[in-house]
Amino acid sequence: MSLLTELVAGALTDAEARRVDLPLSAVERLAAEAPAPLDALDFLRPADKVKIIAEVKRSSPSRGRLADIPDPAALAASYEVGGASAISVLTEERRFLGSLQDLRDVRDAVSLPVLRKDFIAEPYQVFEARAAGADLVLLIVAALEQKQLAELFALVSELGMTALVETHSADEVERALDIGAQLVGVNARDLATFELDQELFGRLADGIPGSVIRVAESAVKTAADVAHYRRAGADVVLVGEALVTGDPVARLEEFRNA
Ligand SMILES: O=P(O)(O)OC[C@@H](O)[C@@H](O)c1c[nH]c2ccccc12
Repeated sequence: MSLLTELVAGALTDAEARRVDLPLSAVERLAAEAPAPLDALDFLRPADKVKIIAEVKRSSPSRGRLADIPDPAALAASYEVGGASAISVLTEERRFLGSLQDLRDVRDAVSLPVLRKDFIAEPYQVFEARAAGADLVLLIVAALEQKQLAELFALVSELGMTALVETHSADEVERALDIGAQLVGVNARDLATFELDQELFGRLADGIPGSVIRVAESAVKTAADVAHYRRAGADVVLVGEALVTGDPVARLEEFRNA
């Protein structure tokens, strides 16, 4: 089984367990009752300076333990102070050590859009995201059949949220554009092999129309990496490790001025 398949299977098993206590009808009701989502596209629209999605990330299968993050709300608040345009919260429990509770805590602490970063493959997880206060949901093209991708994308949009549609090849970019994605990410990390390719964004960016917001994901360690992505056409960069392992406010300021 590939790592991505394993991550999706794990996320679905965990969602199934939560569903015992909170059935679909209940989570749908909570989603409907949650305060209205923010329009993330408004926050991420291209500007003079690069925009940053700052990630709350404790651990990853490729990098292992990065930071304890006892107080995700405090970290997210410092991201807002540092000038982030949105906050990404890893909610995957097994390999990234996140949770939906982290997302709720972050939601209450910031006035920025919040992304549920997880391995989403079922409507239940999308309703959960909305119920927890998410404004954005990650959809990974490589993890989904096209029909499933289109259906999840439609649900995310119907609930007033924005999908960040993650790609890793020209073919996947095509699939993202086919469903009408307005926010397309290119992940430098191959989720099947862990390999990083910082040049991938530049190779794929030309195939993404200017009306679509382009997000470079992963492999930002320094301001030079941000400048590299910026030159290659990134409107937004998504940064995790570099922010949880350093002074987040100082790093965000450096990155925003790259
Ligand atoms: O820590 P980094 O290299 O700055 O990467 C952040 C983010 O891009 C990465 O966490 C990520 C991108 N796509 C994902 C999908 C699932 C989990 C994690 C990810």
